[in-house]
Amino acid sequence: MSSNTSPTTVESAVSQPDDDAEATSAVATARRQLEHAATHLDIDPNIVERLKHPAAVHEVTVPVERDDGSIDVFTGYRAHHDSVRGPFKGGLRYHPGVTREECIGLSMWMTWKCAVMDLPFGGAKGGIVVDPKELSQAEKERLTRRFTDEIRDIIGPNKDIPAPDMGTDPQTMSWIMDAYSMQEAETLPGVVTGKPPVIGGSYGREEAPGRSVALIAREACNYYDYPLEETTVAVQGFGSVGANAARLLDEWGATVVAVSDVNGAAYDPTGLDPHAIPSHDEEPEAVTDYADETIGNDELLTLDVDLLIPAAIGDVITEANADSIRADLIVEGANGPTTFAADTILAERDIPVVPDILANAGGVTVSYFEWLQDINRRSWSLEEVQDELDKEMLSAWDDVRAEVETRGVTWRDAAYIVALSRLVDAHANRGLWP
Ligand SMILES: NC(=O)C1=CN([C@@H]2O[C@H](COP(=O)(O)OP(=O)(O)OC[C@H]3O[C@@H](n4cnc5c(N)ncnc54)[C@H](OP(=O)(O)O)[C@@H]3O)[C@@H](O)[C@H]2O)C=CC1
Ligand SMILES: O=C(O)CCC(=O)C(=O)O
Repeated sequence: MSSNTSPTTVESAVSQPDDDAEATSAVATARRQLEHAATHLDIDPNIVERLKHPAAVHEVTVPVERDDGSIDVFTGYRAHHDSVRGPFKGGLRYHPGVTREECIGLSMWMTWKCAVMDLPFGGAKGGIVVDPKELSQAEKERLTRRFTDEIRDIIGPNKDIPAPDMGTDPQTMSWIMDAYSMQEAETLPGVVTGKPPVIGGSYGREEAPGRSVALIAREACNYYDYPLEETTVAVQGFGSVGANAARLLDEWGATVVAVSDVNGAAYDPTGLDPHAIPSHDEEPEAVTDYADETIGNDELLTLDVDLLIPAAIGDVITEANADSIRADLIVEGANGPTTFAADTILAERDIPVVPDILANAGGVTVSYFEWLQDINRRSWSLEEVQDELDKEMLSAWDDVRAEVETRGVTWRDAAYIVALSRLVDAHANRGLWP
């Protein structure tokens, strides 16, 4: 391990939960959600306390030569939350807002997400504090290869398997696979998921989180008696998650009235064609260029629609706007778009929120399929991937719905109950507490 990859201590990595009503860091939200859900289960409080902390947080320095010959130094993180059910698993984010605390919160959500889906993985998340839009392709490659070098001791097909998240894509995953394989002197596609199929990636991985959001939204609409053909939808974020969800819901008959990127939203109350608007991958920051009418991202969140899908960044539905939300139903595409205080307000207002750890779990589920394909050296067809994904999502939906119905809890609490029960069982069997 190079000198700057040593794990920081848990104490230095995590500040204590904020007592403010509106603590909006990812880790504060994740901890509050955990504490709240745990009240519905007979769990030893020491276990809950342990689960509020990551196993380790790795911080690395990533020097990169710019195209003009100068050197810039970036900071990267990889947070490992819990691995009782299998290797650490989770995405890698390139964004200027990445922080240690954000990575910890996101790694906690990965632990619950994998457990809700009953996947044999634990939770991790990482990122680099960088605006990828300000780097050339060659600079991004050098950044990714150097980051991989810095974290090579803590990743691996049986240790920790990164994947795409905001600001990273199949090309980024290819570089990680290549850099890691060169270090290990053998081709190891299973070190990372979300690669292009030609080097061991899975068909359908790119679309998977958006597909799962659309599938769960369809189930939620059925559950609350909203026929898709009569359902209006607003989607914040038009990337891997948002664009794929919007396009599928449109294909299934829903009316998508607004989609947005970082610059604002395209809006048409009679319905947009999400296929005619380029996604982030196709052309970043282009959504508003393809619109007759535009509105702001804040306005999108409070549109009078049936279904709202926040699918960009975290903490967008807060105490400040939760009372103004006019959607009848929220399905979370992004990780952590709703703060704890907003959740409470929405529950009081009887607006169901189907949580991230269920709705966008298609990404990690197809990552699991990809990992299986890499280990077995056998590729699945797109049809096989989609059929298996649909089956897994519907099964997870049924597990969570059963908890909603039997316990009368929110969708978020129900998803946590499913996840926590599996985790606590796994820990009890392995005898790893505290
Ligand atoms: N990719 C994956 O496998 C998974 C991702 N997620 C989560 O989904 C969310 C989106 O990720 P993903 O789709 O991969 O990301 P992408 O990078 O593919 O796309 C992000 C989209 O969000 C837009 N955006 C960025 N900042 C803002 C902002 N402040 N307000 C409104 N829109 C904004 C971007 O606009 P622009 O084009 O202008 O940059 C882009 O359209 C994240 O929370 C991520 O953690 C969850 C599960 C899996
Ligand atoms: O595919 C994966 O391993 C993780 C995807 C991810 O980061 C997420 O679901 O938030």
